[in-house]
Amino acid sequence: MTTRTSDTASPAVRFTGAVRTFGDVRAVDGLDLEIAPGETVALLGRNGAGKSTAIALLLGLDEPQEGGVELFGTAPGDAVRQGRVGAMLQEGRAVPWVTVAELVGFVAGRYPAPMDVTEALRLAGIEELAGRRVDKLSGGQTQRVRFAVALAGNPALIVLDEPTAALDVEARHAFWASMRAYARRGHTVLFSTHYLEEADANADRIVVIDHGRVVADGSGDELRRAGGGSSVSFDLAGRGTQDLALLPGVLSVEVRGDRARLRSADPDATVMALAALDAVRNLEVRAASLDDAFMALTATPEDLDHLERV
Ligand SMILES: Nc1ncnc2c1ncn2[C@@H]1O[C@H](COP(=O)(O)OP(=O)(O)OP(=O)(O)O)[C@@H](O)[C@H]1O
Repeated sequence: MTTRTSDTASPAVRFTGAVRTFGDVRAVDGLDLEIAPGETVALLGRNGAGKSTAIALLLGLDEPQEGGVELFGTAPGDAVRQGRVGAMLQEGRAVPWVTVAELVGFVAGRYPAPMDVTEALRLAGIEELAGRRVDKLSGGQTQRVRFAVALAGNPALIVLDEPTAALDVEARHAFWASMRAYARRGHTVLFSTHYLEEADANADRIVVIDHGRVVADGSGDELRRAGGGSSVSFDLAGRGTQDLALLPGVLSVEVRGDRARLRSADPDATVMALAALDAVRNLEVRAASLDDAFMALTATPEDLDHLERV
């Protein structure tokens, strides 16, 4: 008999040095990542960073050529078969002719200890759609039906690959509210997204991957700090830029027209030094946004060439 509680000490997700290559492309390149039961983690990365490949390894849809992947201390395929993992992947076509309740009920029936269908519909916020045909729904409704399908097996871990791509603002809010309700039950959630603000608002932890590896891992605030502190901007008013990179705290200098923007690890010291140079016209200091941090953490040499550096 399968017991679901025998390995509660194991992480929900564990990648250890996982590698998956496609020809010359190292899609997942030595990925190390642990997610504890109950955590909600966002996976962020540029296009082609390796998120979908990592998710395929996690769900046992593909296997690493090196290293390993475990879910709750067991092989991904076994965890999926035991109904401990629910997934919402990017593709997925609606099955015509069946109602929402029939579809969720059919999927639930394939798992050993499924969630009650009404409960899955309630958690996904689509009870009122129970009798509607699945091929006659809007994009936002379809996405929430797919979420209910992912919940049907009553999984301890749910994996969502860009769940809100193509949803409007209202549908996104509704979707995240459903996800958080599920997470509040103590379940584990891993989702990938391109929306930094959604990651910040809905995840306990953000893992940034680039070239198939983890390049940053922490809360939104920790990432902002790791991505390079604050931004200090001011009008050059014709002055030169040659000494700016040497000012205290300055990490990089970007010049657009007559305005300079310094990325600084110590904005107070940078501002004091600028004041001493009498270079404080239209001065603006702000904390790095998550976008800034993300760009800094995943910058390629080509990106850096676009910055006019001194
Ligand atoms: N089946 C495949 N055959 C060949 N190359 C592949 C295959 N799957 C992925 N890749 C390559 O592996 C790299 C990582 O792709 P992956 O889809 O995992 O990235 P991603 O982070 O999910 O990107 P996106 O945000 O665009 O969905 C890319 O260079 C991609 O072209």
